[in-house]
Amino acid sequence: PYVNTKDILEKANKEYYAVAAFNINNLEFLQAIVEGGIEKKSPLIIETSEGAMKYAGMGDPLRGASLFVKMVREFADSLDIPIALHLDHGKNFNHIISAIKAGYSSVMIDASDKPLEENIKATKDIVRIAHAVGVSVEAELGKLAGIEDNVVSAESVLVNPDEAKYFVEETQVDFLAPAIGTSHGAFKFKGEAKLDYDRLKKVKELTNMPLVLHGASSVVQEMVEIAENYGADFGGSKGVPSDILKETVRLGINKVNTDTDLRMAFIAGLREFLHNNSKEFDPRKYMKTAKEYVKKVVSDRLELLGSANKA
Ligand SMILES: O=C(COP(=O)(O)O)N(O)CCCCO
Ligand code: NA
Ligand SMILES: [Zn+2]
Repeated sequence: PYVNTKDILEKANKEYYAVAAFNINNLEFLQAIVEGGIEKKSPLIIETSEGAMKYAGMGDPLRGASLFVKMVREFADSLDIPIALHLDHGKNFNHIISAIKAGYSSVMIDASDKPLEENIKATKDIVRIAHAVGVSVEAELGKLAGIEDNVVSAESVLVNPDEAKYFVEETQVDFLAPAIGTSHGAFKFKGEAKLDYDRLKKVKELTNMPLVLHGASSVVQEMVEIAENYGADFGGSKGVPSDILKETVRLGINKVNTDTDLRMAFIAGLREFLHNNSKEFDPRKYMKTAKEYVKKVVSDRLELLGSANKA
């Protein structure tokens, strides 16, 4: 069934596991993610950026949002696993309202680059509207390092746990993304991977609510190697190691945003297939390996996060 993200995350919060939130831009990634969810009997959070809405809607974000709602609902309504659709990194008021109008389960209002009081104001505005129509809301405190939606924030600003408690009380947001040292993309750490477990523990104790980890891709080495075998150059790529990811779940992370790992899996499969099949031009065939690799990465992640058999 098509459900509200909050329902998925409240259960995960109670039972201390996490649910992956996988980004999509097209049909093929959605198919691969859903297949992984079916195989693992796991709830799924499908998420799209504002850019994905514009991409699918050929420039029109409302049309794109509506298309994604229809695609996801079609799968969700026909399956036993709970599936939610979430707007990731909502920054533009009109785009966030378009997602709500189209029927998204939840939206993120990302005003993390603003001073605290401005972040609170922007978040309260969206919470008031979203809650009026049963849509749940995510917000972010602190800043991810690296490229965040074209905003290059050189260094990460880690969450202040006391500020987090004040923020959730003021805004009534449904789930919170505390910055604890991750960043988006495939090049997350210069040296050794390290997250601020202490801040995460404090935020959980002070808020007791579902928490979100952004920039949570692991950069699966198996996929990097396949892609590089067939011409990719992903030198220096490094993600969040599985043991560190599991520790964040143990400490209270319940939604794990994953985009880069699926992109790497898809391009690895596509490069491999195209290299070995010079005569093929049927898109249902030449994207097959790519979809299989995405499904594999999805299934492994659902298992790792503990959401398998939780549908
Ligand atoms: O936090 C994440 C996931 O980040 P990643 O998959 O790059 O680790 N997202 O919000 C997905 C979109 C960011 C661009 O990748
Ligand atoms: Na999000
Ligand atoms: Zn993110």
